Order: sequence, then C-alpha cells, then structure tokens
Amino acid sequence: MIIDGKAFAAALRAEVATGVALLSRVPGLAVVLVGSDPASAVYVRSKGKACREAGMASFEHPLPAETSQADLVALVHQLNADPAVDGILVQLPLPDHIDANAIIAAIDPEKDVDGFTPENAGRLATGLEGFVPCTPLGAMMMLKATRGDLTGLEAVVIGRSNIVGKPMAALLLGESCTVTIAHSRTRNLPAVVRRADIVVAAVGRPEMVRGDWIKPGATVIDVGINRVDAAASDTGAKTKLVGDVAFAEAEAVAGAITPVPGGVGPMTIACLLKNTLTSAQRRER
Ligand SMILES: Nc1nc2c(c(=O)[nH]1)N[C@@H](CN(C=O)c1ccc(C(=O)N[C@@H](CCC(=O)O)C(=O)O)cc1)CN2
Repeated sequence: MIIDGKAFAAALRAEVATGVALLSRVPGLAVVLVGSDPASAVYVRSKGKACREAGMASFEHPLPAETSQADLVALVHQLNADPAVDGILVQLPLPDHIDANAIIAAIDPEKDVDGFTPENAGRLATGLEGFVPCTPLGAMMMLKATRGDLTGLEAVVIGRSNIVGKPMAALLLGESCTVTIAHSRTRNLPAVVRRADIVVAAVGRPEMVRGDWIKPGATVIDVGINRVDAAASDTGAKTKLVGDVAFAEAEAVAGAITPVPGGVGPMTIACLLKNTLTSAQRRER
C-alpha cells in the first residue's frame, strides 16, 4: 500500500480552511527567507500560496544572503511583537555565518509554528502541549491513519536531527512504541532496521535503506528529499527526487510506504497551516 501524502494534505488543508473561516480575524504567517537557495525559495513560495488558499495572510520577508545575525534577530523580535502575526517561520538552512540555534531561540514560543524553539522541543519531550515540528507531525498523522493504535510496536527512526529525528522519536514514544534512534555511528544498521514494525528514514542519503532491510509488512515513512542525477529518466529531466529508501525494493516487502515525492513533503506544509490556525485560535480565546 502506498500512503498518499497529497490526499492526506488536501484533506488537512480543507479542514484548516474551515477553521480559518470561523475566526473573527485573518490569521497571519510570517515567513523569513535569507539568501537565494533555489529549493528554499520554492518551499517558501509554496507556503505563501498554501496560506492564501486557506484564507490566511502570508507576510514574506526575503533577505539578502549577507544579512547579519543581529539584523535577523531584530526582524524576529519585530515579528514577535506584531499582533497581525500568529506564526513565525525562518526557512532553513540559513547561511553559514548565522547561528540557526540563536535565531530559533529568538522566536516567541507562542508563535513558533515550526515547533523548533527549545521551549516547544522541551514541551514535546516532556509530554506537554506545544507546537510540534511539521514534518514529524505530518508523518505521525499518516502513521496513525494507516496503522491505528501503535502501542507496543517497534519503531526505528534513522536520523537524529532536531527538526525530524528527535521529535519523531518523541511522538512515537508518546504513542507507546518501543523506539530506537539510529544514526551514522549505529553499528549494523540493517539488522537494527530489520527489527522494526515502523521505519522512519530521515538521513538525507539517497536510497540508503534497501528492501532487504525491511521486515515484511512494516510501515515505512520516508522523510528524505534528495535530488539526484536522472540519467536514466525517460522524462528528459536532468535530475529527479528520491527518498532515503530504495522505493521499488522496499515497496515489495513493506505493508505500507510513503513515496517521494508525494509522501511526507506535502504534509509538512499542511501541518504548518494547522499549527498557524492553532496559534490564531489560542490568541482568540
Ligand atoms: N523552517 C523550516 N525549514 C525547513 C523545513 C521546515 O519544516 N521548516 N523543512 C524542510 C523544507 N520544507 C519546508 O520548509 C519542505 C520540504 C519539502 C516539501 C515538499 O512538499 N516536497 C515535495 C517535493 C517538492 C519538490 O519537488 O522539490 C514532496 O515531497 O512531494 C515541502 C516543504 C527544510 N527546511
């Protein structure tokens, strides 16, 4: 079974639009983009379009690559204080001269719709309500819809980033899974993955997870988005997108699997809208 992220995302976006229509004012999302990374520019454009389609305002702040850390912090403080802004998002990655942790820490946790601030990360780790990072949140929604109760299942998360691996592991633990976080120093990774009823691959290495690593019937969530040479492509395109999982091999063994593209990616933006709506609803109370 292929898990259709586009369909999940369309349903969630429609639900968000309904929620927005019930508010007494238009919710606003501020999106800050530093530099001109082409992939980031595409994601930021998609976020703005998705906002408008859901009835929200999108405040876009494109900044030159040489923007200083102090100027970026000043902008974040300005957005923290702006009553029209319910959510603040600083698109990652940031240029090397900027300390991303310092920028994230400057965001008001109540407007941190990316769920990246230490406050929201701590809330998730301790089981308190807060904003949950969009990619793991979307992955968890699809997992629960596909598998139902996850209690007691063995879950292996490959990758220990703050934006996917760690929050994903916390969410799985919250659903009473037995969770292993594997990473680049894990010994005998294929054997670790073979134990898993749920595999979440978030390593950023094209097609690293092979079909014979997957336990028959397991659910595979592929978070990787890797652009690779498409010499063999019949569409004529020079590059193509692949995940961290060798899809054709894994699909033959897995019970359910997310594709790339069309899996977790579309849910990332839908969950961003959901978190922005939640922020606006909290402000209205
Ligand atoms: N501040 C943030 N920065 C980044 C995040 C994030 O959640 N917050 N995540 C990623 C990029 N990202 C959103 O920002 C993102 C990545 C991928 C997709 C998506 O829909 N992908 C499509 C394929 C798109 C393509 O053709 O390139 C898919 O998988 O089907 C949406 C959002 C890093 N930065």
